[in-house]
Amino acid sequence: MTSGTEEAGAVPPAPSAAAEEVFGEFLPKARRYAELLADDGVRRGLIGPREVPRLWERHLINCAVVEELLPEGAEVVDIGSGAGLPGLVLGLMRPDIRMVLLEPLLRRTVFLDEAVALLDLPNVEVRRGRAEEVHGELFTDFVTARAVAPLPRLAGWALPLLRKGGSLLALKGEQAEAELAAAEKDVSKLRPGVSDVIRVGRGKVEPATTVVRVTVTSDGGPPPSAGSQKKTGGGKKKRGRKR
Ligand SMILES: C[S@@+](CC[C@H](N)C(=O)[O-])C[C@H]1O[C@@H](n2cnc3c(N)ncnc32)[C@H](O)[C@@H]1O
Repeated sequence: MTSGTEEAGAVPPAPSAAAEEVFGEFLPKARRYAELLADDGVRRGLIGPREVPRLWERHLINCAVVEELLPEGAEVVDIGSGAGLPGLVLGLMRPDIRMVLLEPLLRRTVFLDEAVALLDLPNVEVRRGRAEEVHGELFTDFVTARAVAPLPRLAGWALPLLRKGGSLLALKGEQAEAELAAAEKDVSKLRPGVSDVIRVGRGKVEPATTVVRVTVTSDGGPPPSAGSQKKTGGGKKKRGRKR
């Protein structure tokens, strides 16, 4: 929670040399977004005022370096975008990708819609909703997420959205290896796949951004309805099920 309006209207620090290198020709858009976060973002309680001095390193660059994991033309859904991290950052620096910002809270989607219009990002769509509500409806190559949920729950929301060969890219903290080790069994039960931890942005952001990547190796198909889940015993349950 943020209490004060005194910090609203703050300006972010000037972009560092690393920011210039990471954003390149998209630096003016990144700057405009940083200004929006520092001003409206703080005023509306979407980010805390203490984040303003560290907007570039901790938020924009930390998210931007994930772009190296996205191939040309990738379709991406960012779950729980909040004020646009990492999805809006990735969308503004990669006009070749198609980005859906999926966020349930209205005041956040209002901010995101305004940011997309202000930054003129035709490749970015804002969608209001929860990830689990779009299972069976939205399919994508990549799901990104930062600070949304512990890995098992996040995987439960994200993996049904992925096409075969697609990946969840979860931005995690330094303890990512331990989190993955603890969750791997549960995650693999959700859908067959391979998981690893990678660090991106070395030399550009300190610490480098840690990403837990879960790549699914099977077709998803429609998710089971609540009624058909975990029914075991007897052969009748399979009747009429089409694949
Ligand atoms: C702590 S915020 C993180 C926001 C942003 N990703 C960031 O790193 O600053 C978590 C966000 O996840 C959203 N969220 C929570 N449950 C969700 C769900 N089931 N599906 C999609 N988004 C969800 C919340 O509304 C909130 O905006």
